[in-house]
Amino acid sequence: MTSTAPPPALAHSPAAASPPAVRLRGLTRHHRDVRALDGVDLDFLAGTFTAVMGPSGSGKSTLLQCAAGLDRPTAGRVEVGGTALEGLSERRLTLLRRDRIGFVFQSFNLLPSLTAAQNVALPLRLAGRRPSRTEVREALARVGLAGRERHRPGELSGGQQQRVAIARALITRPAVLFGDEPTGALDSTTSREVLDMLRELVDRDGQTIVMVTHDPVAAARADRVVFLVDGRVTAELRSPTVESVAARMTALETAGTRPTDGCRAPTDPTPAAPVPTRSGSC
Ligand SMILES: Nc1ncnc2c1ncn2[C@@H]1O[C@H](COP(=O)(O)OP(=O)(O)OP(=O)(O)O)[C@@H](O)[C@H]1O
Repeated sequence: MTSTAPPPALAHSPAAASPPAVRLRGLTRHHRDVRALDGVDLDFLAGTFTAVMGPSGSGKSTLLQCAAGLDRPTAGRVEVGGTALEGLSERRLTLLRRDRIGFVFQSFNLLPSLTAAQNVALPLRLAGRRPSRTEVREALARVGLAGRERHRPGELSGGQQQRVAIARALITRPAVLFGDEPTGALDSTTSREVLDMLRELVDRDGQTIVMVTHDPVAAARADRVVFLVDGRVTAELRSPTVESVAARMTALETAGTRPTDGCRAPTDPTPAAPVPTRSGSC
């Protein structure tokens, strides 16, 4: 008997079945004479966790802001959940950001006078919906904060506040959660707890996460690390380890844009080794 079922490794792979949650093509952003992004091509597959790294000023935050529709690129294309952002009016873009995109920052940006539950409910209220108590309670439970509904930010630890911010970002069930250094303000133990939670959101719920970080320990929790230099993707690591990420960062910071440990830059013209993917890989 023949079977048409995919092999097991692919059958459970969200990346194999779905279109990318976010697709960037030729993404370019100039600030006057500064090229913050210079023709970035990347796919962020649904249900995967990607870390974006690079030296200071390499364009990481700009990439996130453009991908999230918070900044308009100078050229190129951003698609989120199959919708192209460039043709959207400000109003449509605002709606798409509200409904399809979650964003968390290093500073948690919670409203101090509101409870955790009220903070989490805010995006739905802004959308004109009255969220049910159960919905909000479940959102907080997803990030390990069951029972903390009535606490105000000042009554929560830094890690708990970031969890509330993540629950708030996820309450609309966005296609992608972007994080700009979400663990940057946390101590190492709390940072690990938040990273454990992000990892679980990907593995358990199939959430797509894209996170900028300077921390190799944080980046090593992702499925893939993308390295930016001078607004370009210079390389990426799959199944990263702390050591491989740290080595790559050291190589980038000491030797300029050319990787030195065997991985290839996507646009490297040196003919010695094949370029395995459009955006480079190891
Ligand atoms: N609003 C702006 N006006 C002018 N230049 C800008 C603006 N925003 C960013 N830039 C420049 O664009 C480049 C990329 O900045 P970006 O903040 O994206 O880098 P980054 O990799 O996130 O840096 P860091 O790791 O230090 O946060 C930098 O040279 C920065 O000075």
